[in-house]
Amino acid sequence: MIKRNFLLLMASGQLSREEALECTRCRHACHVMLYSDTKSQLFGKFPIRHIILMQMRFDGLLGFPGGLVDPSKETLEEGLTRELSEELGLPLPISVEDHVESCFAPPSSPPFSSPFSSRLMLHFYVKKIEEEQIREVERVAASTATDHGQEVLGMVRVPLYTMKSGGGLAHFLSHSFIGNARSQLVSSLLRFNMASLEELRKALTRSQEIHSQNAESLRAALSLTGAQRKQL
Ligand SMILES: O=c1[nH]cnc2c1ncn2[C@H]1C[C@H](O)[C@@H](COP(=O)(O)OP(=O)(O)O)O1
Repeated sequence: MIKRNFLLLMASGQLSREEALECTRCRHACHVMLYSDTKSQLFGKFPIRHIILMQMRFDGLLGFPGGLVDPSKETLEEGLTRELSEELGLPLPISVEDHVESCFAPPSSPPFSSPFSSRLMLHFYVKKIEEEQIREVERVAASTATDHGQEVLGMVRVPLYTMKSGGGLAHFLSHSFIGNARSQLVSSLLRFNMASLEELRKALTRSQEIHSQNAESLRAALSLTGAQRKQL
């Protein structure tokens, strides 16, 4: 059983932190999912359960806070802590114990990277903090963080609930994410028991449907710009 799990892990492309650091010719990027538990409810009836922070990046994609780190100059965790102070505006030390997974970035990441740039190794961390700390991060990130309004357009929370209308997690998952950020989110929700396998399967299936509907509405919006051009 252990061997089977190990083989599955290898097939999934996951590397240990140490294995990943052996790639000295790679660029390394570290990102973190910060979360807290909460008892609050949306509209007084949908339990929010956990506050999970992601961000709207400068390129319009959703991702986690973090960035590029040069392991020859600093440890991965020092680099990630430095990136967090720029993006979130306050010290939030990340340690080796918060490391969850490392892997090569998918070939399409980032979307417009040059075929000549060296391979990108992604290191992912998850850190649980208090609800009050999460609220403080949101306040400071939007007011004093140096990257606010530049590299980071805003912090966003991940809705874990599903409303009668279907609104919630499925819509969130249907947005566009940088690199493997969507997989990082989904696997962390499972790993830390924040959503069940069944909930995630349902939400992701619904996300695929929403995606096809979005394609329709994009076609409609595009045809609108065509009509406007003719009028000019
Ligand atoms: O959240 C993420 N999950 C996985 N990969 C990511 C995430 N955010 C970015 N990336 C990839 C793609 C980026 O080009 C590199 C570098 O990250 P970034 O945060 O853009 O780094 P800098 O701010 O430029 O240092 O990682």
